[in-house]
Amino acid sequence: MGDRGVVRSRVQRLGVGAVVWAVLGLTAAAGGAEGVVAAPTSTVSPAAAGTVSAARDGGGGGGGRGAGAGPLAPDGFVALRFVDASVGQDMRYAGGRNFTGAVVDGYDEAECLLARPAALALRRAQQGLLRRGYGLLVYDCYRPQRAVDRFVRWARDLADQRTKESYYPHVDKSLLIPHGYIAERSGHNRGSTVDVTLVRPAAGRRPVDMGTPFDFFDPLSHTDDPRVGPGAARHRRLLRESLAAEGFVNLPEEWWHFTYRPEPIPAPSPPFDFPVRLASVGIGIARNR
Ligand SMILES: C[C@@H](N)C(=O)N[C@H](C)C(=O)O
Ligand SMILES: [Zn+2]
Repeated sequence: MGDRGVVRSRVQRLGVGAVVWAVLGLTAAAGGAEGVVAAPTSTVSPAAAGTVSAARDGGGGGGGRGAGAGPLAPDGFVALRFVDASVGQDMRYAGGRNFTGAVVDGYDEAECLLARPAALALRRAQQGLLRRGYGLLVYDCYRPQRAVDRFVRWARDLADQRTKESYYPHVDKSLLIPHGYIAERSGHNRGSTVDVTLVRPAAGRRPVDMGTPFDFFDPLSHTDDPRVGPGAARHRRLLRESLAAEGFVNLPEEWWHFTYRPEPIPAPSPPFDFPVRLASVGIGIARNR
């Protein structure tokens, strides 16, 4: 098949929204003004759900290589924006506004990539929340192993305390891993874990009060901490219940961290390390097969 044929079959598989996206060369907004996040603008049907289901060059530890595009995601990973464009994305590790203070290794684009069943479950939760005047905003989704490793190196570098005041003012940095705030083998790597909060679509898509900011490593961020105010407690409950209804389980140490269970993609060995970008799930690449 020539290049045109490859592109045509890709159009049929991904749907018009994905192709318009690829042609326009738009990238996800990492957030504009602080706390205000535009939802992505294009969409396709769940059936087309943002994946190239044909043969990947490799799965598990890093995938293979296709047309110079780098390691690819295995079958089953999708880009959330093509499953549900109304879910906001503020991918913190693709920019410097995170606890490491810098763009994190492996986040080439500000894109949420997920296992398809997890993305579809998020979409169902979003539909229910929209009916109640709320919406979802994701901060992190699939996380490459090199990013997990970067977090662990950062957590063990006790000399670097630059972000302490903003992210862990009351917890000694040496305890961030032992106390469960940062994982050495993260569920995010398997594509069914999301860091997510609630927004009010009618109020500029601003995140609502959750009692603490995202990635505030502190007992106050424990989902059931009784010290948070009534509004924040209500929002934490709404987020947890809306996601639980669609199969997500919360991590008690972090109100924002949820894993879709049973996890559709088993833990790979070695862990996945394809970069976070649309090309990893086949969007925007014309590849001969
Ligand atoms: C770093 C934070 N956003 C997070 O996801 N923590 C859990 C424990 C993880 O690293 O998997
Ligand atoms: Zn998380």
